[in-house]
Amino acid sequence: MILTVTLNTALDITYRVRGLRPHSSHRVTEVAERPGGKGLNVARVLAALGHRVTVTGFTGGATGRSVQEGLAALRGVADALVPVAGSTRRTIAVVDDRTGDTTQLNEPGPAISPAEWGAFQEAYEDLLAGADAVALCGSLPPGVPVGAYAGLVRTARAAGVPVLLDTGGEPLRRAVAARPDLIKPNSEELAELTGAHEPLRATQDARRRGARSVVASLGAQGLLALTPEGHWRAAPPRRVHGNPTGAGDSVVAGLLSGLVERLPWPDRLARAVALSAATVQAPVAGEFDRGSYEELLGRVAVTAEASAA
Ligand SMILES: O=P(O)(O)OC[C@@]1(O)O[C@H](CO)[C@@H](O)[C@@H]1O
Repeated sequence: MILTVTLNTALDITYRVRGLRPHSSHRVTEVAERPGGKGLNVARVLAALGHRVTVTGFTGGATGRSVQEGLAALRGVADALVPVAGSTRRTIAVVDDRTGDTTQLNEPGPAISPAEWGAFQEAYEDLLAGADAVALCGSLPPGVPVGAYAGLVRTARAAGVPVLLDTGGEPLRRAVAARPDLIKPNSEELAELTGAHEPLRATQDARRRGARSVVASLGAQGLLALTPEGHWRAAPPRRVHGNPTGAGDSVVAGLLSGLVERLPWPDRLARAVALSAATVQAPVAGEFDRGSYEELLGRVAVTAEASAA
């Protein structure tokens, strides 16, 4: 079983509009609602690839019930969310049909009490006992300590479960020092963590800070991976257009599935790039266009990176 942790779960709402203009009102042409927050998107992609996944994090209120109803309808995803008094947040992606650009509005999430945080940590330790790998994904809701991910990384390592981390800012900085197996920052998160703006340098620096492997997502240029087994770049064969929300979560799903299937790194990276591009071509986060995934998979260019230290 693969465990994904989404402390700040969300009801993801995707609106499509014909031309988004600030200071004006819009007619929404299409609305989609899905269970969201990064780890839930990762779980949906993993389940579509045939993996057994358990999701944990917090759930509360009417939005939390909608998220759980959405999860119940999915094959291969077990719900181990921990109930809280507050309400699960909504995150809104507005897709402009004219330009293809997406604007994201993310609510902060419910306030988590110390007792709720304690209950989560107990549940997490129990779930790790049955996990082949764990992914810690997304922002922290108010009330959860900024060092939360550092603690969750240490617990996973103590349990001997490989841990992948996908977050940013201070929670990332603290957790990297706890030596996660893998982090997947984007360019901005990497620059914020290291102060370096050149991706190769920043990725090397992130490893020196404690991450065993770093896979940096560089948008349309694909991935840069520095690992103890080797260093690679992986790029899609062409630029894809669509809704990029959740593309990073599909990278995480590709890397995690490759890890538990013990694929060689170049195959993991090819899968992650193809899934990510196929997610951009799907209308909502956490889904991917299977036809384009299969078509892209064999055409991702994975090249060894000679200059990495
Ligand atoms: O606010 P966070 O936790 O950083 O990100 C939440 C979120 O924007 O990320 C996903 C895309 O990666 C969306 O589905 C989701 O709602």
